[in-house]
Amino acid sequence: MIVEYIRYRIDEPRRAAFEAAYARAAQPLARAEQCLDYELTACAEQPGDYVLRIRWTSTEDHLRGFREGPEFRAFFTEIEPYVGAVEEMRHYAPTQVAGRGGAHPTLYEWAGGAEALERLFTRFYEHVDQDPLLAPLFADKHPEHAQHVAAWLGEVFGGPQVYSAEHGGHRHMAGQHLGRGIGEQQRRRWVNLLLDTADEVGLPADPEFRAVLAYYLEWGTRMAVLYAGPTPPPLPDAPMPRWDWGLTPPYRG
Ligand code: HEM
Repeated sequence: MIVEYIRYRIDEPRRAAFEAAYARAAQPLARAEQCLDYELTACAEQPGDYVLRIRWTSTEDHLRGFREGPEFRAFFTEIEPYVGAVEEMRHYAPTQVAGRGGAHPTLYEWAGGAEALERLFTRFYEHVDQDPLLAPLFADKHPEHAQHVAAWLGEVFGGPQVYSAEHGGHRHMAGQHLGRGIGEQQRRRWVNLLLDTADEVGLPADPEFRAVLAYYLEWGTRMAVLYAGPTPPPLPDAPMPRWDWGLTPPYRG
């Protein structure tokens, strides 16, 4: 994902037409598969300064996919009269620093931090070792596998960047699943067992946290199956995934 910022300075007489043109241009933008979302904001302190933020799937997708694709003509026709008023038009990569505001704790903090996640995965892999469907897959696992997976989830849930600093990050993790031939039954057992273990070790059971945990586990295990399968996707060069509260901010009683 990449964020494009376009800054405009628009003279007073043209502002209403500019905003109307963008309202029309937003329609082809919304239809473009490369566009994740967009927002046009007007400066409160300096009337006439505008910032358009567009999240694209990638810079390449924007510059080739969108600009050479079917929606570009209708988009550009609307905004072309304002090209001369552009003051900046550049792409910015996301960093690990991102929040939702509202003083929300991270999922990592809410879960109970490193200690709670290590407790979860230590107990989980004890169960895995006894499970006829899963044990063979993990027979030769690294002696600190549970701690590594706890570090992974901690970072994904907004905790310290231990997995990317010490264990090889996203690419290494995905690569660990290559060629393992994980089946759907094994995937489902992995999820069920982890959720049961979350109950057993007393991870927070509130609906908001558990909804995000289940959302992440569905995504993560299905990705593991894809990497483990006969035609895995390319290993990601992307930063670690980052999960957040999404549509269900923490329950405040
Ligand atoms: C959300 C889902 C998953 C997460 C977060 C996850 C996480 C990880 C991580 C972080 C590693 C690398 C550990 C290291 O750096 O040493 C790993 C390896 C591995 N994973 Fe997963 N995994 C997931 C799903 C699955 C599933 C569904 C299976 C099989 C049913 C599986 C089987 C394995 C195996 C066999 C390894 C190699 C273990 C070793 O040799 O040490 N994973 N996983």
